[in-house]
Amino acid sequence: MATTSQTQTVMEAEPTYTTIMLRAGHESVHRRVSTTPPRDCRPDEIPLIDINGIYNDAVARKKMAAIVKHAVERSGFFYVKNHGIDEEVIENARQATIKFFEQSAEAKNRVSRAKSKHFNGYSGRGTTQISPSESLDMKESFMWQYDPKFDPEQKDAGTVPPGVKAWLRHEDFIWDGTAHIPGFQSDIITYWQMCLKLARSLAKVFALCEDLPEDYFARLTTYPGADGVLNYYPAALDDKEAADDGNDKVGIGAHTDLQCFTLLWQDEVGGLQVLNSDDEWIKAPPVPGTLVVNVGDFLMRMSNDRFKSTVHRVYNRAAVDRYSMPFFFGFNFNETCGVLPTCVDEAHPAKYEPISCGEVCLLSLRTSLLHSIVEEWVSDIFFSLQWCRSRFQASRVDKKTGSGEQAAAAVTTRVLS
Ligand SMILES: O=C(O)CCC(=O)C(=O)O
Ligand SMILES: [Fe+2]
Repeated sequence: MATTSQTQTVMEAEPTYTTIMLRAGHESVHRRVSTTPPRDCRPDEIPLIDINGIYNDAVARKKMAAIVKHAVERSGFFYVKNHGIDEEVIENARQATIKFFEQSAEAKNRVSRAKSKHFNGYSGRGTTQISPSESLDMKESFMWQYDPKFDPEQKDAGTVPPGVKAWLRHEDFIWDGTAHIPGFQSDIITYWQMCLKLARSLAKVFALCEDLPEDYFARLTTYPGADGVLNYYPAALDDKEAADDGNDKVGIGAHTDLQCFTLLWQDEVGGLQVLNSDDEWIKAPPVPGTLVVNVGDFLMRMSNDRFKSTVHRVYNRAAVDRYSMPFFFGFNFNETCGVLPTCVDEAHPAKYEPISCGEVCLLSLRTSLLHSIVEEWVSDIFFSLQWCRSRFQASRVDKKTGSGEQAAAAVTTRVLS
């Protein structure tokens, strides 16, 4: 019997792209991005890795290194479970975070970042713009930096080497100005201490990923970059805003993290998006009991671009507030580091000159600060100039190396040709 074919020819729509701009050191780079709405990530894109045994089992660390290596050479992002940070510690820090942001603007501004010499403290909604081609960042944040007196590996204040001291960026006014919130400092610092302990153990795993002895980074993490941040992303204003995918109010715009790697606790609301190597935004939804780990620019440099520092951003489209607590881990700010010996050979010469984590952070933070101070029109001119310039640097625009590009451009003057 003759049948009519029920097969329908599905015409796949050609993906369309736009271009976004990313800050990288003291310049900006372009990145092609699909306009297709974000979809959930697949487990092969952002895997969930069990790190049980990371603190005390060298064999387990070796095994997890093989899996971590696979993830960081591809998306640069993975989830970890059995990470050893107690749920109670996380819950206490979350409650402390909510209490802080619930305060009046006046109370929060007592610890304003404007009073800091080093970017510590509170920054309000719309006071930063991490991506020049997206909106102001619609989040509020509270930030603090490594302080040896809180280090769980006890440090004697009298023995901090002068080279290290020159790079320490902690300030007590943020704790003095929050002392009225019961338990705030101790809950936040306890969480930070557990992140620091986990990060030092993960640094061993990253060394193994690079075919180095697991303690290779130990001397670089005695007084490390260990920035704690509390983020508050207010609920979408109304249904229209929540539903409108074209709305450009980003929680934190597209960026890469600066240091070696980031540990991120995010609540159950969702909103984190990661730019994959096909230039599509994929969602990294909350997974209970896990932290998200992602590689930063500095580790990418040291790995000669083997490990990917991947672009990400946050939109809170939900009708409820979102909170997150990232922890940014880097090497001692005074230590100048070159590309790792296991990441260079005749076919792959070092792409970068040695630099310290401290210098990289300073450059980038200064650039962001400049942009938060100057008016929007300056940003527009900057964007236009960069766009014109990009027409003459087609190779950079066309290159589809994904996240690598902006890290490669970071601190351009230092990049080897
Ligand atoms: O809030 C988040 O989920 C991510 C925040 C982030 O990417 C950052 O602070 O660098
Ligand atoms: Fe980030």
